[in-house]
Amino acid sequence: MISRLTIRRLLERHHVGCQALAIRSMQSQHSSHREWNKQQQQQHTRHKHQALATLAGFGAGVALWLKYNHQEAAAASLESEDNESIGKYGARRKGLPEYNLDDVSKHGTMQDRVWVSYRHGVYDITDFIAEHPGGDKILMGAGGSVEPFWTLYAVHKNDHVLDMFEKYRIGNLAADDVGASVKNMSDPYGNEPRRHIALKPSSKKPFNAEPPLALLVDSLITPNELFYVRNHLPVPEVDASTYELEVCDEELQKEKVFTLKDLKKYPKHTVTATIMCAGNRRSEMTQVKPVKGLSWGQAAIGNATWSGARLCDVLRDLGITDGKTDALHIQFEGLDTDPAHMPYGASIPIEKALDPHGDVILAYEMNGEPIPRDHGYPIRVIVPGVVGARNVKWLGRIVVSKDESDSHWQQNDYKGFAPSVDWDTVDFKKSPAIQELPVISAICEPLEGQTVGVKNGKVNVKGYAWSGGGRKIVRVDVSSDGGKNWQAADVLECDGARHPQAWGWSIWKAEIPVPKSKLEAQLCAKAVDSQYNTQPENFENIWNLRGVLANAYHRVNIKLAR
Ligand code: HEM
Repeated sequence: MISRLTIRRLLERHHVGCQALAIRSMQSQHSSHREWNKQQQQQHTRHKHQALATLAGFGAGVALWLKYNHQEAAAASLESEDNESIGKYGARRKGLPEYNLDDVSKHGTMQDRVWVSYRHGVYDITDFIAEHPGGDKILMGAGGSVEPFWTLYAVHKNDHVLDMFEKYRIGNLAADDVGASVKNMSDPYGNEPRRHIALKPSSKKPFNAEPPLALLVDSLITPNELFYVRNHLPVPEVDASTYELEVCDEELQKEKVFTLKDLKKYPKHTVTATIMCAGNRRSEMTQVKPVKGLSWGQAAIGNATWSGARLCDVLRDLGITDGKTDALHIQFEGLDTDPAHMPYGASIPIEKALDPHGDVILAYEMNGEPIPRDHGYPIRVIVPGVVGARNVKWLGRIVVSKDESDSHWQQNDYKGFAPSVDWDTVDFKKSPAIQELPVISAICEPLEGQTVGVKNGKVNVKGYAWSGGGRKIVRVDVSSDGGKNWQAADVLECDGARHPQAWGWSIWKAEIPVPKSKLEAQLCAKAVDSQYNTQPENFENIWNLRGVLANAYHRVNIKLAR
């Protein structure tokens, strides 16, 4: 039994020529670029006023607000710098043969060798396809222009990607065909939500950003506006009054569609849970050797209260309970889709979903408010203790299945590898998808390079610590001499935190003696969870090509003002 909804989605996905259709529909959905820019400017002005109120509400002062106000300008100039620098790529090059789009279209398969065009350039990317960090998605552009796709996956508009791409250059595109594929195409990111100016973007399209570290540990609960944002695609605009969540069991051939009102009829369950990106602290791992991925600092993590219906209650109503199903996985699909209508997707083991103590919820509230658009309005599945990537936002479909999600983000991303594995030798099938995250901590105050006042021979240090799988933080050790001597910090935990349901992080503080007569010190932090797991000493031994699971001791070098 397959519903109208499933049939519609399947048809959409496999419809011949769906890429062109999707792009055309994106074009018609959004207002012109100029209008969009104007709206953004107005939003920013309104936002400045809101920022003041929000920061004040969380105990940070006007001075701090002013400090972060400058980041808006910095971020804007970062974007224009990006644009200027990428202008040099795909330019016409003397001495290369000329091809038109018809010639390119004859190279849409591996057998014919795969060609693509970008601005004035034609490229043969056959030998790069197996190495592509974005997996098979690269084939969507085979035999045509990559530009409409890169408007969506703007991670490509970066020097490190374009430098590499230019190496596959084989020709110039005929002048008449240049820009044809993006003519009249408006920005698929033209309808993004407003964002707090304090968020520091590591990519703007899709929007990915983290709050300033010093604000992160102001309170145990991270304010919605300052919660890090990790998007893979444009934020969908979902109308709560017509929203439908489809839940189906592949094996039992059962399915049911829930409206938001239906989900709100279930007992409201509230959990305080930390969500962290698998790439949190990647920028530190990158210092050992470059990795491919967004350069996150230490704040791609946040802690909130989430309320909604328990997934196990919803599944029970479909007759799916422990022992009554052969299914092994629960797959989640978002309403955010790529040009081929493929949604963002992920899955979790069924045991976690059916466990009433696993606290997996179909959340409609974040910190007592409807979930903001950037965080999954109207429904986000919250899978406490599990990597952020499986906490799928804008949830559109749940599938009870014998198989894991076949999504790119489950199969070819968010996996760990040995330090020896590189892009020539990587086999994504050999590593399991990351679920529960390992123990981690970070120093949020003082910041790297900061000059810190020494009082009675001591400095104040503050940070967060968290472990996946509901493992409680039992201790945080802090050092001021690079890890030779340690002192236990005072740890403040979330209410009711107890193993194995300690889903929320802990904030810790320490007043630690610094070496006498020195003008510099290296602070270190490491946490210990309730299973006595602790953090590795350095990044060299845990380096991996995707830069995930970056949980080595956090080290911060400071100057001492005596
Ligand atoms: C239709 C064409 C293409 C599509 C749809 C596509 C899609 C993607 C996706 C989905 C990702 C993962 C982004 C994430 O982690 O969220 C990615 C990453 C990447 N792609 Fe592509 N890609 C295309 C063409 C190419 C080409 C032609 C090249 C270069 C020759 C390339 C190089 C890369 C690189 C280097 C990354 C990693 C970037 C980073 O994380 O810093 N892609 N791509």
